[in-house]
Amino acid sequence: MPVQRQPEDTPAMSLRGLVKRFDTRLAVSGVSLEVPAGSFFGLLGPNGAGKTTTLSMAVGLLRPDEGQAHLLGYDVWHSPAAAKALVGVLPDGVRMFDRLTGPELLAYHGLLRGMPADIVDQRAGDLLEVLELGTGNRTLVVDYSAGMKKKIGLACALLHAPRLLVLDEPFEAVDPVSAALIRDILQRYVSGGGTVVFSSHVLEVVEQLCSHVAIMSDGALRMIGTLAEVRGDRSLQDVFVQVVGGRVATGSELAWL
Ligand SMILES: Nc1ncnc2c1ncn2[C@@H]1O[C@H](COP(=O)(O)OP(=O)(O)OP(=O)(O)O)[C@@H](O)[C@H]1O
Repeated sequence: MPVQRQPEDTPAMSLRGLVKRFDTRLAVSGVSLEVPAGSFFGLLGPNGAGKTTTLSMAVGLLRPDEGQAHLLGYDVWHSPAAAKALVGVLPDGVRMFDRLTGPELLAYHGLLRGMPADIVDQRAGDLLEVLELGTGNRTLVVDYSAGMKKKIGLACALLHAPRLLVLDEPFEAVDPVSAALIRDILQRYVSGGGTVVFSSHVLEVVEQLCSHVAIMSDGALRMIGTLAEVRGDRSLQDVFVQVVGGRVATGSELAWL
């Protein structure tokens, strides 16, 4: 399907009233947000807040019970091919075709997206080298370490040079050197006009990178705005703990330990 040009001020991501239930459990209870094009958007929240469920609905991996998701102006559930052509996704917990080597997995992704084989080869080589995964590495992805799996997943998301990247916990399990590398790649991508939406528990990284932040808990957005608006004159950590209602240790817990 030909991709039509969208107006310049079209949000990179627009979510309206997304709801998801798992049996009787309300995992996401009506999330609406807009991510301006060109922003670096961090989605924060404690374990089980609903971040993965929200991002999965946003990118067309999990059908919402209610609500709509638009990516760069395309309804992801009504025009999935047009939306997905412009987006790179690093999902959390979705099985990769991991009985392939890294170079094979990238070739598979690129050819599935209809990219010419020589461009796939060249970009796959670049990505494997930059992410230090080894261009000639014959290890199957299933045998990669957790951090290497994250990096090959990121390489798959970047391969077709998307305009929007949606990354679920891209810094989880990666070593500090790789984390710095990924930060650098993402910063350059945003400077070049791309948009990044990512979830994370690493508040220092979010504070360093993000132009916009949202905090979720119990399936709902509790706070959203530019980093400066959300943080005010406090640290992001203080705001986060206050917003999600963190408990304070009294010293009497686990006295038996
Ligand atoms: N497939 C599923 N079936 C049943 N319940 C689910 C499923 N996926 C998520 N949930 C529930 O939905 C809620 C939100 O989960 P989700 O994975 O979206 O949270 P999260 O914010 O990404 O958490 P974390 O930071 O721990 O990754 C949790 O209570 C979780 O147990």
